[in-house]
Amino acid sequence: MDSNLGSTNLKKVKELPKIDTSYLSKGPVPSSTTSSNKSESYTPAEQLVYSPAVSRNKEVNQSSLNEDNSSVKTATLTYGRLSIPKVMKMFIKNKLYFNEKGLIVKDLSTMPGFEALKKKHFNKLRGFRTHTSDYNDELDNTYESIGLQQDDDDEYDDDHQNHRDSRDDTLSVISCMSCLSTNSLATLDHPEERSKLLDEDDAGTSMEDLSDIQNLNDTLEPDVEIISKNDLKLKTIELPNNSIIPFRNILNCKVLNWKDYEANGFNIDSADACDFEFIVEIVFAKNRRADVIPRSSIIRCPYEEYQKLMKMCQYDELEDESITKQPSLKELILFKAFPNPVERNKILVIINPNGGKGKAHKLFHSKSKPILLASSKAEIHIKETRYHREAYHFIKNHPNLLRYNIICCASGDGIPHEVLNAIYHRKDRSEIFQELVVSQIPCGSGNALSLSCHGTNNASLASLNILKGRVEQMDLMTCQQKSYQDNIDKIDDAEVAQNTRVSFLSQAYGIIAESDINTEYLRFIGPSRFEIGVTSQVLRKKKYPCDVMVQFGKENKHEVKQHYLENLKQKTRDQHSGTGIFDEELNANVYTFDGDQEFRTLTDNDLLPKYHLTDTDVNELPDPSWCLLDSRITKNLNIFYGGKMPYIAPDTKFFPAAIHNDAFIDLVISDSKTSISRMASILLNLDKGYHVIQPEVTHLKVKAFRLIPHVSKTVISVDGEKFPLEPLQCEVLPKVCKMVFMEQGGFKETGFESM
Ligand SMILES: Nc1ncnc2c1ncn2[C@@H]1O[C@H](COP(=O)(O)OP(=O)(O)OP(=O)(O)O)[C@@H](O)[C@H]1O
Repeated sequence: MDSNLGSTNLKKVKELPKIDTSYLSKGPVPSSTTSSNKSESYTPAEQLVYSPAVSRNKEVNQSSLNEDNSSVKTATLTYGRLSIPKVMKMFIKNKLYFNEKGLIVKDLSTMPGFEALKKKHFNKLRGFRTHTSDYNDELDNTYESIGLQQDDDDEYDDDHQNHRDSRDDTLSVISCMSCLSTNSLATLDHPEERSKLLDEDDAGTSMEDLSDIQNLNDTLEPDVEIISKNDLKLKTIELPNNSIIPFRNILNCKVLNWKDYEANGFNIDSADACDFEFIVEIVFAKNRRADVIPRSSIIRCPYEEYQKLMKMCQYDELEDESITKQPSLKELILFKAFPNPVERNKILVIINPNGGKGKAHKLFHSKSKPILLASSKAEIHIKETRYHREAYHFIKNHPNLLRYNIICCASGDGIPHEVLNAIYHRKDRSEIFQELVVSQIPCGSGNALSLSCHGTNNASLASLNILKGRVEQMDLMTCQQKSYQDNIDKIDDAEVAQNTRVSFLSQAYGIIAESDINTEYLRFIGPSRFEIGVTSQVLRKKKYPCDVMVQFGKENKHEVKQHYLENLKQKTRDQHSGTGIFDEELNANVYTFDGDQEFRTLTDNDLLPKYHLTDTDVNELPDPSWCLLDSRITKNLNIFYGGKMPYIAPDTKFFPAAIHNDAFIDLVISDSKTSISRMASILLNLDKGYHVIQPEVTHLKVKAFRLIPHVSKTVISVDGEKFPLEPLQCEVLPKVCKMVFMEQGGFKETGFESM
């Protein structure tokens, strides 16, 4: 291990640091200090124009700029919404402290020692140094009592007007100008200006480069739009006292004065080092009503907090000899913010503009894109589908899918179904499944994947989870039907796929299938079309005779429950053994530095079903490990529903015992002998998942099943898509597809353990 690493080793470093004064100007107002013309143009008058109260209304702002004051008709002030006085206020007021969950922000102006601190900065500006304030002690005293502060008011920064004299303002602005002109991460909206300011690793692609890349891309991937980082519009805010920004909400950060710190050398434990303050711009997802939106804030970080974070990241325990230099503050913050080792920065978004009620395009661009773009190093390419099954053809024939590391379907469940089948029908499918993550941004009418994996139906929250959640390999299910051989849809590549398709969500026959497929004409009313469909079928007491053969996994409700509890115990053990520590307040894992994760190595054999539908007579059991379900149930069957994900709609836990990688398909079966009133009560329990514990409902886990319908006019639905009405054989393929799950791993909890 390098001698610079670790708190113990770090103590050995003898060189004393110099105090950072880069953000402090030596004179009152520079006439021309930097390459940026912002400093040149600043006058107190501008500050008036840009006071938070005025800047709420951009149009008023702009016209007052143009008409009233010639000094504000400058490039500086026309650069988007960068509110200089706000930045200045933040520079003065916000200071951060780390804890295991994230960073606590103190508003120094509320501290008793704040006046003394201000004085100290004044003196620094004039080249003096004094040790005046004991405000740190006072901060420390209140530190323990800080609680999580929920903030729903996006404009709180504007509401926190503080009183300062004009001299302080001027000095603060100078400080901010010198930081921002050379280092700011993302606070400027003007694209050209922004790309000039950024460091290489954060820079958006320049306009010329972008058009070159787009031209090249047009030949490789026609109709794929590249989204530039320059599209990111970030508002910079200041934070009220005791705000907490959890690591899980941090999207990016930049230490504005890191270069100055480096120039002074790394030093730990020296008296002078304690005076060093980093100026950090944090980009984070902030709650606003039901959504999260990206915001940035510029905060001071005391030197000791950097040391503390280094200890929290356990650099001193790291045995990785390849790491030879002391980690930067940015690296440490991003390490805590993105503990999951699986990269998701090269993002292909497939948007179905017809998804849901036709709002997928708008939903993606307004709710999801800002969060994805704000994250560190995200590159986003967008493909909008123009016709049914285009997503399938696009993925199946894509020449270089591994240029991405995640495919996000901004759609309902139909596009993930097409994407997974397209991958499954590719010759390089084992490699693609091994490398690529598939996920959903909920923009459709059925968003079961997002509800189950991200725990939300909200596009912005799902996008945050896409960046932060835990990637794990999920089971898929193969589907075989004879007519795939005819290849009527021209979707199967006979050699590669062996007439097999894959399903990630569900297979339905009877009431559920009819309610899903036969209510397509009600698509415009949204998700309630399912409920209307189910109610009408139940009232009509319809039955759907069939035969069902299964290879049992868990034969009865008791076994299903035991299996679930066992799995839950194992998950808790895993969470506490190296992969992370469960944090009840956050309801998520707090990961240790050792975030390594092992994935199963896939071979082509892992993707093949063991049983082939055509190998035996369809009415014969494939082998003695299979058995036929009781015909007293199946000849009166009204619901046959196989599934892999717990939530099929908001508040509908149809498969509350589903586990993403247990190598079983959950089956829920009921029959029409059940009275209408009992059936109504069963269906009313779908939101809690209690239907599976009702005596009239059969609840099993199977490794495989074969469904032989005996009704000539009905439908079979797989993942919500209409499939041929003929024998269907499904088999689980354990752990084949990488998906993003909740931060603590696995699906959103259903509470099945306590049912
Ligand atoms: N531009 C398009 N025009 C017509 N159909 C399309 C288009 N793009 C995709 N589709 C088809 O729309 C179907 C439904 O897609 P998706 O699941 O995204 O939407 P949805 O409204 O949520 O539907 P679902 O009810 O299945 O959840 C898919 O079969 C897909 O092939």
